[in-house]
Amino acid sequence: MSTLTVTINRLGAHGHGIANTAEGPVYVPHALPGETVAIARNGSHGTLLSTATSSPDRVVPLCRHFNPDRDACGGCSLQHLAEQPYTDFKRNLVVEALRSKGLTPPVEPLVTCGLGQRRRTVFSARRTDKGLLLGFNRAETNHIVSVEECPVAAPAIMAQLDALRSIAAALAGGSESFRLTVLETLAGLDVAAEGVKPLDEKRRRAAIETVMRLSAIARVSVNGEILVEPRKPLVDFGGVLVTPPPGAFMQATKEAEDAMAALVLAHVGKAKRVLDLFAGSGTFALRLARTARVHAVEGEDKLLKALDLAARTTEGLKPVTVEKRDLFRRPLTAQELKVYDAVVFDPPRAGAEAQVRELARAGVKKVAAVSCNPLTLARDLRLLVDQGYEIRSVIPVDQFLWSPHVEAVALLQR
Ligand SMILES: C[S@@+](CC[C@H](N)C(=O)[O-])C[C@H]1O[C@@H](n2cnc3c(N)ncnc32)[C@H](O)[C@@H]1O
Repeated sequence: MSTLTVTINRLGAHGHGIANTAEGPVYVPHALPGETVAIARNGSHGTLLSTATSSPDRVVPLCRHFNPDRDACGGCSLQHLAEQPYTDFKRNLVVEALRSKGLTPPVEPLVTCGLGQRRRTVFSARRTDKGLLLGFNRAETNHIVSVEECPVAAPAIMAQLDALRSIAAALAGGSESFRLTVLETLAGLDVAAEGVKPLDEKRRRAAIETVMRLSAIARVSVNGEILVEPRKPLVDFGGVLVTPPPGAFMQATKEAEDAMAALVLAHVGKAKRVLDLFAGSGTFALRLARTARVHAVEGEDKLLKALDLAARTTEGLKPVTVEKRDLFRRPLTAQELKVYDAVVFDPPRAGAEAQVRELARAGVKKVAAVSCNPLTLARDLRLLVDQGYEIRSVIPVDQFLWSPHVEAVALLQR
């Protein structure tokens, strides 16, 4: 570990300032381009000690837990950056990823994200000598930073910190840490604990009693099994109500989900047969079913069951069929894809390479790609463009405020 003064040259893809030094780049969280800063250097990592010259783009962070100190929450990395350079940074992540694959389509302005919109939040919890610790992890560590506020998470979640602490305390078996995924739903909070030591009957009963005293909690599940469900959690996918399985994937903000769904629906337009790949519990499929027959394909059984139940119990939808399938190992073939007028795909961070290779050969007229990783999106779009697709537009969406993550929707046609 050595102390030195460096000048920050640029902002890296993870939102850290990067200083080019004779010994190679040093990544300095909380530092901005143009700033001269004193750092404690440990290999390629620099801990910010003080700022000698401050960037005009620096703003005062909103949250007390965002700071370069030892007890800093790792949830945000860009709270100290002013709005315009921040939106430029996010949009550029998409522009640069596309450019790296030789793609220069029209990229729209960033769809921005407001405070308090994150409806799905993952807390870490652990029993300690001083009581129950609930918070977020410090960046790239298992150290839990106890939080009292979070301007990013939904107020409905942050208002229940005491309730969440009491649930975590009732579930904690030993001193090992575990996760609480909390989803704001129309019926109350859906709390999914993972990594909890199996509950014996006494702890189980005590945990149920704790939850039953808490009016804001709709459901608590432990390691994937429902422990207690005072009310069925419900989320609204464009007027279709769905009960997601415990801890299920859900777009992190409802606003981003609505914006992305509106883009997808407008692009698909009057298509009569639509395929939704990596469909989850129906975010896009159930909205699309208002006007089109939809086939939804997804790898997780529980998600598909939730989608299927909602499709069968909601009036006014066109037929929806579901298929459990591993789309990495067994993508739909070009032959199978040919019958669709439009295809929507929304894969995990790894992207959809195998599936897109088939799609590129199938000749489907309209394609909408939704992605949380600009790099794999760019790779997949390149495959489509090489087979004659035109990228009409790419819309970056800020779903993860102040993090270095960005969503994007790409609309293609041939
Ligand atoms: C980014 S999420 C999108 C889900 C859904 N479109 C939504 O908006 O909620 C990606 C989805 O892909 C599914 N998935 C991951 N790997 C898969 C695979 N190999 N085959 C099929 N589905 C997979 C996940 O279960 C998850 O539901």
